[in-house]
Amino acid sequence: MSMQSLSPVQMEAVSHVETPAIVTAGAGSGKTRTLTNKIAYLVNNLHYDPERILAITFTNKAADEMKSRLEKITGRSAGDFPWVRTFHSACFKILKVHCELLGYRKPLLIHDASQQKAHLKKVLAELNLDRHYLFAAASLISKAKNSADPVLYLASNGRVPRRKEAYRIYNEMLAQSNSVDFDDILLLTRDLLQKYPEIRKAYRNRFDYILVDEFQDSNEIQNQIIDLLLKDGRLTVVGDDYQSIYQFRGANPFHFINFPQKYAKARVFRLEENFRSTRQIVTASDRLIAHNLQRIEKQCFSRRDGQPVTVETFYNEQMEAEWVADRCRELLNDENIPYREIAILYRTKFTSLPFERALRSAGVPYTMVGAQGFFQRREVQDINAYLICAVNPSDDISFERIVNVPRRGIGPGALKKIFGCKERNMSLRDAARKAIDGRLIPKKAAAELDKLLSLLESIAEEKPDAAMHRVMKETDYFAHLSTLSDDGDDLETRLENIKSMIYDAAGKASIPEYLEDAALIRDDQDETDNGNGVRLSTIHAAKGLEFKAVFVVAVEEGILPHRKSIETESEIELERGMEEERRLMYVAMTRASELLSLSAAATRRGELARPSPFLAETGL
Ligand SMILES: Nc1ncnc2c1ncn2[C@@H]1O[C@H](COP(=O)(O)OP(=O)(O)OP(=O)(O)O)[C@@H](O)[C@H]1O
Repeated sequence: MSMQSLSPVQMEAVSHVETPAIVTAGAGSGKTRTLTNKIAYLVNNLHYDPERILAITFTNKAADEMKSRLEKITGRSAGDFPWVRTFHSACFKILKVHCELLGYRKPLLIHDASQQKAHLKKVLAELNLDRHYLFAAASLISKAKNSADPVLYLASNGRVPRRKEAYRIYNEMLAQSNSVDFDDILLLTRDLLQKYPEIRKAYRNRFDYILVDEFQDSNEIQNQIIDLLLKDGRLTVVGDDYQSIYQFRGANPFHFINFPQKYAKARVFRLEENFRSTRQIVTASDRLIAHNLQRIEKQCFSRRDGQPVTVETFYNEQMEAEWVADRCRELLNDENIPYREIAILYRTKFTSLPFERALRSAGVPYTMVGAQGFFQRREVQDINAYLICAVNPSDDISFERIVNVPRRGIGPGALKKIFGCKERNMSLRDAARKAIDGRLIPKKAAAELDKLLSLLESIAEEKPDAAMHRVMKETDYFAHLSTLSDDGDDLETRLENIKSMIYDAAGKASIPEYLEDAALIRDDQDETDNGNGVRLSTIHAAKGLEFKAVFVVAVEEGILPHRKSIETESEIELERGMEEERRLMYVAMTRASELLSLSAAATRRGELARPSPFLAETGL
């Protein structure tokens, strides 16, 4: 087993372990390769135990890729690297073990965005706030939790009225359902490690080395967690401040920029050679990013010569899309570039529609990334809600979801009766039992409800796939799906989804284990990526990936830079917004290894559009 080939400076970064190291580098310069090989070096050459290395990646997909790469270069199996994970996944692995100390019961479950929304609707109703605050409230709560000091954050941010109460009630609802939301995973792990010195010590001793990928997009709380876990400065982080594109979500590149000041004897390694892209692509993207004032200067270069980067403008978006679709076919036929090596990248999701149409009519297969994720699909969520209720009787949101799905005669009237039976700190499921015993609901519906409660009780200890089969069978879920689906194709797709879900669940030992995994990958936009077609993706979801040919489309004012990011009276905020948008454009361009095309249309959705100023900034 041997490491991949490394440049001298990559090798230096790999073999430096005495003090903290920061690898700061441009796009395509082998940051991920360096990180992966450093883990292999620790294991192969320095005989570190792979189970005692914590390596943080930005997505679950990146963690899987890193593990499969590690299998190849160390000869170990992926299972030997249990701590190659995302921040959320690593923290949940810690949190679930100790959750009782924080007042939860085992198994601790995770609520996803749709469950969070269901809670928040109730919170708004309780506070007599209009439903249109839903989105703002969700985003505010998330930002507050990620700020590391929610109370302070809420005191000075956000436009949601009664936001502190909303925050409190929302958290109470979560606690009552013995669940945490995504952001809690980090916040509560931080609290746990802060409050309990013996637990902190145990984990500090458990991790002999910590590595973090995409460090430029880490936030305050993630940095606090690293510090709580760190022993003897055994830390390597890698990142590129040019590619920080999550500041809108609380990422703070300050940690990246100040790393050498923060950690004593930190070593800085600079990777400036771009191994991915041709000289033409590197030059154009460098010219663009040079317009950002806030950046660490670096001299990126490529030794490889290629074709010129092209800029195209079209009369409207259909023409742009048709041209791109034609080019995809040409690339396959004339240049032998397979479809999966081609990406069409855009700033906002709505841009994808004409491209989907044009690709379809040109007979070019495509894969949509960040479309409705697998776990957001109704049938998947329904079946999962049954499983959640089975192992977590206090999850009212999930119980409400399934109490009449498929229909079993529990209409709004009966549901009201059940709610009427609910005492403080009583679950809706227990309230349902009370309503049956008190004969408060009609006989037939009560009998059906009783069947549901028995089903939930009896599947709790089953394996997840067996439990799913039973739910399907005993609720006649197939009949329910048939009434929902518009046509045979739709029904077929939904059944296929269920089949995949059951197949996936069969690999898990218990329902909680299955649910944990499902909840954690739910957040990965890359989840739907399994096709061999041209990849249609937002720029955000293309982070870290590479393709032979990339089309960055709709490079227009108002889209890239996005109007939302630059709509502000304040000069400073405008500049900040512009710089983040420019970094996004930089990320998009640097995904390409061989061919890069930038395009814009003069009208989009019937309105006049102007080319983005970024086009001129590339110097093309
Ligand atoms: N020393 C090297 N020799 C040859 N190829 C290399 C070397 N280092 C990296 N590469 C190749 O360059 C490409 C980019 O590497 P990698 O994805 O690790 O870069 P990165 O810095 O993480 O990229 P980005 O930040 O742009 O996502 C990959 O195809 C990788 O295999």
